[in-house]
Amino acid sequence: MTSPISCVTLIYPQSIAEQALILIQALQQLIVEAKLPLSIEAVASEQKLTQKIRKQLSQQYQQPLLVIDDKQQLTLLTNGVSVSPEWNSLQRRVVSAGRKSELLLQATKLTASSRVLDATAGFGHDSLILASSGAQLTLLERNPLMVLLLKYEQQMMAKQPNWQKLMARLHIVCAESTEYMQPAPTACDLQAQTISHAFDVIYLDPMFPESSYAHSSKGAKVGKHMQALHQIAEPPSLKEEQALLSLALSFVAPGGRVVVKRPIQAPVFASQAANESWQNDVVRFDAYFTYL
Ligand SMILES: C[S@@+](CC[C@H](N)C(=O)[O-])C[C@H]1O[C@@H](n2cnc3c(N)ncnc32)[C@H](O)[C@@H]1O
Repeated sequence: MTSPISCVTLIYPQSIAEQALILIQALQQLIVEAKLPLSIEAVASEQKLTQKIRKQLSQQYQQPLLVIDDKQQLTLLTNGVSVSPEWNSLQRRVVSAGRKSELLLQATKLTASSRVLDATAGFGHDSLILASSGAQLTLLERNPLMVLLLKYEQQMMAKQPNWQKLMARLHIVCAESTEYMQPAPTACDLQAQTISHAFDVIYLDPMFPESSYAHSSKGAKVGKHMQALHQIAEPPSLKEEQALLSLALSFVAPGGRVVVKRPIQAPVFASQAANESWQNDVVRFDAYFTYL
């Protein structure tokens, strides 16, 4: 099924009009290559895009906007909150990531030969930690605006030599993961068969209820990203959780695992008890094992 094309307004400061034009062309190219159901309407702003002006724009448009600034940063502006993936800010964590420091790597037990499906990519932060292991990552994200942000970030980061190898291991796909993980319709569907069971680990980090973030001790940054996501993505219902988990368990390679991120106090995902859990004082990673 093809999704209807939505038009997104992209604001740029008039002072960088020439540069912005080149960036907008690059974005349009990404939209075509990734077949995103998006079109861009570019609008020049006479004013400097300060936080105050961004808040005003957000109120004026009443829908998510994209903003390009003079440092070529692409930002999602939603309900007055301005965010971008900012993968550079994760550099220290990515470089030193290991099973000692990252609960997510303890729960996923990745090696450099692992193939991972991050079925709820968001800003791709967890994907970067997962990819730090050397594993190949497929990132699924159903919101085309988020996919555009991810693809743009990947393109910009790949210009930095120390990030190139990791960027090459990330494959970003715009898809609803419950559709992507559907079993092969017929035994003869060779293409579907190659995708199914192609992943050793499937990672799920669906939205938590907004109240779970209010007292996060991880600081304002985590809060800001998730706050922005809450304007454009909904936490799943119990039925949706059950569909996601059961599809993931049948889609992962036999002997593989499905790992779900939960707020520490949250009940188990899809009302299904996990085989093993890893937790700190903020989050819990619940792992569901499959057997050979
Ligand atoms: C909590 S965020 C993930 C954050 C991510 N782990 C990170 O580190 O940035 C959840 C994201 O998953 C996406 N999502 C939720 N359900 C999905 C589904 N069924 N298929 C594809 N994407 C989904 C949402 O659009 C949202 O961007």
